[in-house]
Amino acid sequence: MQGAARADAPLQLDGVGRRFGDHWAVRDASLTITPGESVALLGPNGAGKSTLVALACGLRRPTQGDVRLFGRDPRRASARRWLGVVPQANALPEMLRVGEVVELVARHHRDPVPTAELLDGIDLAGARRTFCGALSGGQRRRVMVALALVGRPRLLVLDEPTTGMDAESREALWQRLADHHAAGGAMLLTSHHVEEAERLCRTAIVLRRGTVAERGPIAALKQRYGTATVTLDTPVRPERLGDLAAVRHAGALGPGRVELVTSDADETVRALVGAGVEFAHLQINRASLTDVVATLGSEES
Ligand SMILES: Nc1ncnc2c1ncn2[C@@H]1O[C@H](COP(=O)(O)OP(=O)(O)OP(=O)(O)O)[C@@H](O)[C@H]1O
Repeated sequence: MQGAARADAPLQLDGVGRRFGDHWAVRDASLTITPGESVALLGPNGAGKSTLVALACGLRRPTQGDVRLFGRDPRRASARRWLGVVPQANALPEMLRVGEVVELVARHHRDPVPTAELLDGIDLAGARRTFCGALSGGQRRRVMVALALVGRPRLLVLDEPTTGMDAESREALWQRLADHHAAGGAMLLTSHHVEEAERLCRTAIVLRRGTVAERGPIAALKQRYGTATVTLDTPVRPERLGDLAAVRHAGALGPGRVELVTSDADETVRALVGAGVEFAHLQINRASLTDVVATLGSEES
């Protein structure tokens, strides 16, 4: 994901920063997205995700460092030839119909996806003749995605793409994005929806106050920074379980109910069985990506 300049990399950032007045929104960020790679850009509000996306797409000029989109400066139109972007805000001409907007953008591409096929793929076929001004929030979002996909991009940059979408539309969109990936397309996704990040990306970068706090395969990050809990009813005194895992919420959950905090729930259950601890109503909550972002993104970490 990181390394020497790669001419074939859809996106490469080297030591990139952006300052607004005295405030560095992004500082010394480096990342590479290789062909076909999908990367989730995560972090709490204000961590710098949208600023980094804007730098990647040439919408903002870096204060420091170098951004390369397909080996070129992203502020040049030719660099953006294979880029599809869904920005955080929806900007659509209210007085045009959905099909008209899509066709307008399609005319800028050599081999656009046919409008009917495109709209059908993201659950928008029925809205082709609807004026953009009359669309719901979730429909607007889907039109933005259609505009990003119409030119068959090799890199999709998506800033919170499913905001406002219902479960069915989100599922249709995820499927469409999975097709993009299966066809060899790369992706940079920012999302507060961890299920979305895990569904679409194998790798994550976590930002904290504008800097890269951590990066790596999502599974490895969860193992390293996530915490799992094992909750059980047991007649054994909580102090006696302290050797097996950290005990939390003993007593507060009700008489005899204990919560153990662990990095490996399976190992803790094996240890309980191995130690002959009597238990019932075992409940396991596995480490989540939400924990990872909370841990790495917090001011204290
Ligand atoms: N145009 C701007 N002028 C001044 N400060 C800005 C500007 N754009 C962003 N910032 C600041 O830069 C920091 C990073 O903002 P950014 O929008 O990139 O974060 P984010 O991670 O995308 O947040 P969110 O999850 O809320 O979308 C914030 O402190 C924000 O206030």
